[in-house]
Amino acid sequence: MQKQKTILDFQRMKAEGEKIAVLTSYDFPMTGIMDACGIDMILVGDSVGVVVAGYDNTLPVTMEDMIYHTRAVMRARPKAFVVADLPFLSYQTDLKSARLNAGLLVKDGGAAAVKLEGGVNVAETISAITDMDVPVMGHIGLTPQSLHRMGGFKVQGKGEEQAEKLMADALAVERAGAFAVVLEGIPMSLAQKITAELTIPTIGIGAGPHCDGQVLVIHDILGLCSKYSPKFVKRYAELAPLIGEACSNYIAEVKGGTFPEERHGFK
Ligand SMILES: Nc1nc(=O)c2c([nH]1)NC[C@@H]1CN(c3ccc(C(=O)N[C@@H](CCC(=O)O)C(=O)O)cc3)CN21
Ligand SMILES: CC(C)C(=O)C(=O)O
Ligand SMILES: [Mg+2]
Repeated sequence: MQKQKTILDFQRMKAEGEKIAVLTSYDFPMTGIMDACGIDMILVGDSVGVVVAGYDNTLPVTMEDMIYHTRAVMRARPKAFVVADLPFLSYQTDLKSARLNAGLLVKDGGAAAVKLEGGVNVAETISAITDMDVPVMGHIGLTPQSLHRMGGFKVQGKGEEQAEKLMADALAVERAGAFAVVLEGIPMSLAQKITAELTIPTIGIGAGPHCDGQVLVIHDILGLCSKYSPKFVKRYAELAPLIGEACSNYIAEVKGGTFPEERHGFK
């Protein structure tokens, strides 16, 4: 029997050099499948807005959306450690709403921890949430909720000055009490330096091979999202044509009168 994962496991895995495998999930069936495979951590990402709801970015995603999807994931009773994203505008305005919304993802959603984007600028917010014993995962570098400041989904931390800023962000997130931090869209040499400098695990996405763990969006690795194909995605399956084939066969059989047959009906 697999044991329930906790934040203590991730600390140990970093110390022992065991990589941490993380995937996003937003629903019951997908969670059951990846959990049975032994995924360490599941992120109910606000990327749900892009890959499930069809928005161009994550900004429209609401607390209601996040709670709905987190509940669906938790119904699969995963052994993996489940982290839920705090969506845009749920933690940026003031510490009180940040604490309330983090608490709601745990209380109503059932998540074990929350993730929020930012570095030095959100250190106080991270402390405010960890103070009420809700573990927080940081997320720095290419932070999709900062899309309009970055002028697009662009690699961050290029050049010495920007790299120093990102190192300061990483240290601020750790000092504020985060149990782990996502490094997204940064040069791999910088990710390696940050990973060596921090005592908490780093989880990379578009950050090279030297992080303590890796996260990708499940729809991306299954070939189910054609909107974005960043360089950092590896497709482990091409499900879209398979699903298309099944749908085409169904349509043809219904039109041709070969489905349903009598054995699919009731007497
Ligand atoms: N399906 C999906 N996967 C993701 O990883 C993801 C989302 N959606 N939505 C929210 C953000 C958006 N993300 C993205 C989207 C595009 C690039 C991209 O095209 N990057 C360029 C580099 C651009 C540059 O710096 O010049 C690349 O070639 O990878 C990166 C991250 C990551 N997140
Ligand atoms: C890709 C990960 C890091 C994320 O924040 C998301 O899926 O929303
Ligand atoms: Mg996210």
